[in-house]
Amino acid sequence: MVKVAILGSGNIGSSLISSAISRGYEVIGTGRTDVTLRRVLELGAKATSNNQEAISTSDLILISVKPQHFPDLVRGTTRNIWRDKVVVSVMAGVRLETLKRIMEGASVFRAMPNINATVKMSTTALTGDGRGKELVETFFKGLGSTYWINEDFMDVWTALIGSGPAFVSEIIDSLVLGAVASGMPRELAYSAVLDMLEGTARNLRSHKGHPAEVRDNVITPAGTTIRGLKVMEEKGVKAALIETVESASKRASELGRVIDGRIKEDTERW
Ligand SMILES: NC(=O)C1=CN([C@@H]2O[C@H](COP(=O)(O)OP(=O)(O)OC[C@H]3O[C@@H](n4cnc5c(N)ncnc54)[C@H](OP(=O)(O)O)[C@@H]3O)[C@@H](O)[C@H]2O)C=CC1
Ligand SMILES: O=C(O)[C@@H]1CCC=N1
Repeated sequence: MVKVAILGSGNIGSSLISSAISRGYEVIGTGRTDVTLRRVLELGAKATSNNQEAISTSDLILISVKPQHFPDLVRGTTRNIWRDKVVVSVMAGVRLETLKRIMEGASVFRAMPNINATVKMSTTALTGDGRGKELVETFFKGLGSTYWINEDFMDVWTALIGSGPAFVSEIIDSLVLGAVASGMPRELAYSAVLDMLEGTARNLRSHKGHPAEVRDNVITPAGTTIRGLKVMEEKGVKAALIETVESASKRASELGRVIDGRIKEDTERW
């Protein structure tokens, strides 16, 4: 039985816990507050505020605190606690180089899942190499699909796929509001737009060509679609979405640099 520690049992940590519990892993989740620890217990895992204890009693360690809280977490642990462990960080931006600086003797990976892990439909990027690679892949396959990628693409993956569900939710909300503005009841519009989205994803996947080809198949000359697309062009929707992903990706890189600086300062004092 693989023993798994989830350090930081918030939004994504809770999904990791639920998935691990449902697949028979022995799980311990950590948090600082009673609210978090109660949630961990309700999910069926052991709970503790002591990260050191969680790490020492587990084989696979998943780090799901916010990047800004990571240096604090490290300060609360001893230097050689990571030795021989398989460690996976899901933190945005924090690079393998930064993790390895702290985790002497550990096999270190990064994963970037998304919140669709809640319904076992995360699309998770994995990066790293060495002992425990299969264990890591098996764990994340339980949350949905996995892709091994070069770490250089991790920040843009974080923007596109990690943050993606938020961007898509925002777009869906806007489309629904458009229907409401045109007189449709909200519930009907919301349910229908989700069906349309799933259908579009399946259609695009089966079409295999460029999405613009599917778009062009929808356009009837002088019809409704071209009127809507013209507004999208006029309002700069495409440019705004390109910039959305670019900007989120830059923020991931920025977070990585900031956390690396803090960890460097701490390790220089060791
Ligand atoms: N949300 C998402 O969709 C995704 C998030 N991520 C990454 O996952 C990480 C967590 O994000 P998210 O779940 O949204 O954030 P949350 O704030 O929901 O969760 C973070 C959790 O960490 C706990 N925590 C903070 N400090 C410590 C500590 N020292 N020891 C133990 N637990 C601690 C907090 O609990 P308490 O307050 O009780 O301490 C909190 O529950 C981030 O690094 C993010 O980049 C990656 C992919 C997707
Ligand atoms: O907003 C964030 O920073 C995290 C990373 C990906 C999704 N949520």
